[in-house]
Amino acid sequence: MRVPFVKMHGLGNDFIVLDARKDSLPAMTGAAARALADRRTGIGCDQLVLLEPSETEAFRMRIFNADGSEVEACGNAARAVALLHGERARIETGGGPITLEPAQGGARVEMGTPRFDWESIPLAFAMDTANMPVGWAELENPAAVNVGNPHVIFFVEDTELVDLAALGPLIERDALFPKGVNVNVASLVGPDHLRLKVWERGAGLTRACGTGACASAVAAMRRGMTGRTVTVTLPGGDLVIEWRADETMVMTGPACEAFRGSFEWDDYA
Ligand SMILES: N[C@@H](CCC[C@H](N)C(=O)O)C(=O)O
Repeated sequence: MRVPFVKMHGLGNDFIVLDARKDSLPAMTGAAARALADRRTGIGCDQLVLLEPSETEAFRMRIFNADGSEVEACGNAARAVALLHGERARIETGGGPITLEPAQGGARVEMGTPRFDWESIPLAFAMDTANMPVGWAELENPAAVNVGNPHVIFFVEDTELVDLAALGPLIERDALFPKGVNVNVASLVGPDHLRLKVWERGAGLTRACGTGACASAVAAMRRGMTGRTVTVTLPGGDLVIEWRADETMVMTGPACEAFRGSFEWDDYA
């Protein structure tokens, strides 16, 4: 069976998008997602995104990391899917419903409300998630937020001085995080302006992470470091994150289609 795909990205965080909303596809497996995501022997991506019908919302977005694990949320993919869909829609994700719409050459996404209690991150045991009494090498006293998926955020003087490629995988798989964690290193570089690098659970260092930008912005706001609207500069470019009075996080930023193609399902099943 030949399967059409769209290759897209949000600030260089790249996706294979498969659309099974009208015509169904064979069941996606972790092994098939991993094979398709391989940059040498597959199409290559940070995340594979599968669109399916939903019983409750306009459609459902499923997300598989490059290592084949299925996860709950992806902010950059949500903007890419908004571009593909072309109109405002409330959609189902594993992390809860989100509302997306094309805007300003990219998209705006209402990402839901952040959760801060330790069981919702989840953490292995109770602690204050605004200022956690833990550390790994020079990274200490992080904050944790669940924005549909789990994030830990370290505020540092200079993100460039942190060896995230070395520390990211250690923290991602630490027993403190029973479901793993996305590891964010952020610094305040101006009023309401953060610089951010992210080691993504299941994907490693990416050029941008939309949920990481939401989590880091909200963690900074919670510590009183910024106001309620923050520009987040990632290696791939800028996102604007607003945390509204009703607690909804709104992310605005670019999204692009790179190319389209098709592949033989049996080569990856
Ligand atoms: N790139 C994404 C996040 C993808 C999922 C993440 N790696 C996880 O395992 O939770 C984004 O833009 O938010």
